[in-house]
Amino acid sequence: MTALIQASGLTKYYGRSRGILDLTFEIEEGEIFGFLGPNGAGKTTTIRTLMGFLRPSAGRATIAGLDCWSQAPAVKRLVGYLPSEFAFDPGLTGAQILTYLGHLRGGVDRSYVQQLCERLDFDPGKRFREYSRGNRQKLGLIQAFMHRPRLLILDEPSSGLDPLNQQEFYRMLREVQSEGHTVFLSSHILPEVEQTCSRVGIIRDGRLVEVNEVSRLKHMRQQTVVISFPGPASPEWFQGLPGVAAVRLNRDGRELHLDVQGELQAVIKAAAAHDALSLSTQEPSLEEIFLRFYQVDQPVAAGR
Ligand SMILES: Nc1ncnc2c1ncn2[C@@H]1O[C@H](COP(=O)(O)OP(=O)(O)OP(=O)(O)O)[C@@H](O)[C@H]1O
Repeated sequence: MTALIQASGLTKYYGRSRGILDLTFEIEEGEIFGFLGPNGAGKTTTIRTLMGFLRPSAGRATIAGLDCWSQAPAVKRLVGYLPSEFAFDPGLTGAQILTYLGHLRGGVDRSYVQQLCERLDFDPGKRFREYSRGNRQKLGLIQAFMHRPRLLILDEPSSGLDPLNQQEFYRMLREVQSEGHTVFLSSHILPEVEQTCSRVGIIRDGRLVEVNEVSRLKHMRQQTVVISFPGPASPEWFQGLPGVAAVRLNRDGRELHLDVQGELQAVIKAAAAHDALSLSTQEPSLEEIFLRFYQVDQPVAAGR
C-alpha cells in the first residue's frame, strides 16, 4: 500500500494559542483511520488543515502527493468532506442542496444519491431550516459520499445519528473501504473507532500521542469494577490478582472500586469467595483513558 495522506511536522497556531503541534503521520490508501481525541484536542484543526482551509504555521501535509495548502482545489476534488457542523442556505430543500453540490462536483450518480437517502432514512423534501441536527448530519454524510470520492474526511460523522443510522453508516464505511477507498474520520467515541477503523491516531493537547492498530487499543481499555459486600471489605482480597491495577475502598468500607484490565474471572471468583452482594462494571470514557494513560507529567505509555 502507498500513503495517501502524509503529514510531516504539521503545526497550526491560532495567534499565540496552539491548535496542533508537530503532527507526523501517514494514512495508507484503502484504510479507515480513526482520529481520536477529547474536546479541544485538535481534531477539527487537523482536518481543516488537511482540507486546505487553514494554512499550517509549520510543517506540511499532502494528499495523493498534492500539497494540502498550495494545491487545495485539486485536493478537494479527491475528497468527500463532512465538516464538524454541516450548514447550508436554510431556505433550500435537502434535494436542492444535493443537486447543487452534485452539479458542482460533477459525475454524481442520482440513483446512488437516492440509495444513500434511503439507507440513512433521510427525507430530502424538507427545507434545511426544518431539519433536526441528526438530519443535517445525514445530509452532510450523503453529500460527502455521493460522488464516491477516493478519500472521505469526516469530522465526528456519527454525532447526532440514532443507533440504527449509525450501524448503516458503519456499513457504508466498510463498503467504501471494500471499493479501495480511504477514510479519515475523527471521533471522541472509543467503541465507534474500535468498530470501524483499522488504525487509530490519538491526539491530546494538540499532539499526536499514539498511532496504532485498533486491536492494540484493547490493551488500553481498563474497566472499573464496583463490588459491594455485606460487611467490611479489604482491598487485599483483590490486590495482586491478574489484571487488577488498583483497588480503592469507599467511605463506608463495604464497597471496593477496582481498575481492571482484561478478563474478570479472577476478580469474580474472589468476589464470590468473600460473599459479594453485587458486582458492576463501568467502561471508562475516552477522557478517562486519557487521564489514566496520558497524564501530563507521565511519559507517553504506548500500548499499555
Ligand atoms: N478559530 C480558532 N481560534 C482560536 N483558537 C481556536 C480556533 N479553532 C480552534 N481553536 C483552538 O484550537 C484547539 C483545538 O481545537 P479543535 O477544534 O481542533 O479541537 P477538536 O479536537 O476538534 O475538539 P472538539 O471535539 O471539541 O471539536 C483548541 O484549544 C481550540 O480552542
